[in-house]
Amino acid sequence: MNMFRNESGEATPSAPCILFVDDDPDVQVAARLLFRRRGIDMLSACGTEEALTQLASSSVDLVLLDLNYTKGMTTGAEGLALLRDMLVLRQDLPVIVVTGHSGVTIAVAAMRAGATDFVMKPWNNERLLALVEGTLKRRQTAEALEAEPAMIVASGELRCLVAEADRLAVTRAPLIITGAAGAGKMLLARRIHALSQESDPVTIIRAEECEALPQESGTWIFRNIDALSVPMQRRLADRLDERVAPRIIALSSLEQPALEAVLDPRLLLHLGMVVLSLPPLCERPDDVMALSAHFLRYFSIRHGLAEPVLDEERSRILCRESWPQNVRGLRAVLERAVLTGTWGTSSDASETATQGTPTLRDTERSLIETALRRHGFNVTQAARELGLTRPALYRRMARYGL
Ligand SMILES: Nc1ncnc2c1ncn2[C@@H]1O[C@H](COP(=O)(O)OP(=O)(O)OP(=O)(O)O)[C@@H](O)[C@H]1O
Repeated sequence: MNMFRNESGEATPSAPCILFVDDDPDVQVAARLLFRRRGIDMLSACGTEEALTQLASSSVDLVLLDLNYTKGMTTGAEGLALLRDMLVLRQDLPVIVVTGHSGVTIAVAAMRAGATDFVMKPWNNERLLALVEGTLKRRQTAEALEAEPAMIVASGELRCLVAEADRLAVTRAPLIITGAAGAGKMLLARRIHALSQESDPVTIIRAEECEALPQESGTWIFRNIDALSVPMQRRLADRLDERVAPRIIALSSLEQPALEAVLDPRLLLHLGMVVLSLPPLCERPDDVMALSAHFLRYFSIRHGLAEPVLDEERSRILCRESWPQNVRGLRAVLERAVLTGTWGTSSDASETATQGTPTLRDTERSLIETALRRHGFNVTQAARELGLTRPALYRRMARYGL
C-alpha cells in the first residue's frame, strides 16, 4: 500500500494505486471511473513494455492483467509471460488476471504462475470492486504487521490473550492492557492497531505529560493511563461521550483493582469493558525460550555476529530468572550475549535474582531505574539527579539492560 509519513513520523496510507493492463482504451476509461469512485487511483498500460515501465517507476499496489492484450491473441501466452516478469520484479505484488469465459484453463495456469485471483470478462462491477478492495485490504494488513516488530507468542497464556486481542482488534472497542513494565503492552497495542485496518493514524500519549487531548481522532494509545491527571481524565471521558470518538487503548503497569481505584468512574465505564492482562515473563517459560531463540537470531543478523549457542543448561538458567524488566530485560541480555559472545552477564543476573539480600549491583540498578522512571526515561534529567554524566548513565543503562 502506498504510504507517506505525517509530521509525527507515523506512516499513514494514501490512496491505493492499481495498474490495469489492457489494450482496449474504452475498457480502461470505464475501469478508471469505476475505481476512482471508490478512492482508488488507476494507471494504465496497453502492452508489456509499458506495464513493466509503470511498475518500475510508480508505486503500484495491485495489477489487473488482461491475459490477451494484443488484438487477435487468445492463447493468454503473452499475459502469462508478463505475469512472470512482473513477479520477478515485485515478488509480493498481487496480480488479478482478467480472462474471457473460455479462458478457465488459462486462468488456472495464471494462478499456478503466482496470480492472486482471476476475474471473468465481461465482469460484474460490484464483484470486481469487492475482489480488488479485499485484496488491497489483505495486503495492507500484512504490510502493517510486517512494519511492527514481530510479536513472539509461544506460551498458552499469551496465545489466549493474543487471540482475544486479535478478535477485538477489528472492533473500535476501547481496551485496557495491564502488565508489568516491559511485558509487551505497547507491542500488543500496536498489533491491535495494525490488525484493526483503521487507516487513521495512531497517536501515542504519555499520560503523565498529557496537558491537552490531541485534535485528531484515530487511535490513541495512552501509556500509564493511571498517571493521567484527574481533570484530564474527566476531559477524556467527555470526549468519549461524543458521537465520533477516538479509539482508546489504555496501558497500565497497575493490576486491575488498583487501576480501577485511580480511574475516574465515568472514564472507567468507557474504558474498562475489556481488560487484557499480560502475565509477567517469569510465569511464561515457553515464551522465554521462544523469545531467546528469536532475539539471538535477530541480533546476530543485525550486528553481523555469530549466534551464541543456547544449550540446555543456559536455557534452564534463563527460565529460572525473575526478569524484573520482563521481555525488555531478556532482550537486553540476549543482545549483550550476541555482542560479547559470552553469557557472563546473564549468569550474573541470574545469581542476583536468586539471592535474598540485595547486592550493590541490585541497589545501583534499582536507583537508576527509579530515577529514569521518575523522569519519564529522560536521560538528561535522570543523570542530573543521580550525579552522573549522560554517557556514564548510558553505560550503566546498557550494563543493566534498562
Ligand atoms: N511477545 C513479544 N515478542 C517480541 N518482542 C516483545 C514481546 N513482548 C515484548 N517485546 C519487546 O520487549 C520490549 C518491551 O515491550 P513493550 O514496550 O511493549 O513493553 P511495555 O509493557 O509497554 O513496557 P512499559 O510499561 O515499560 O512501557 C520491546 O522491545 C518489545 O518489542
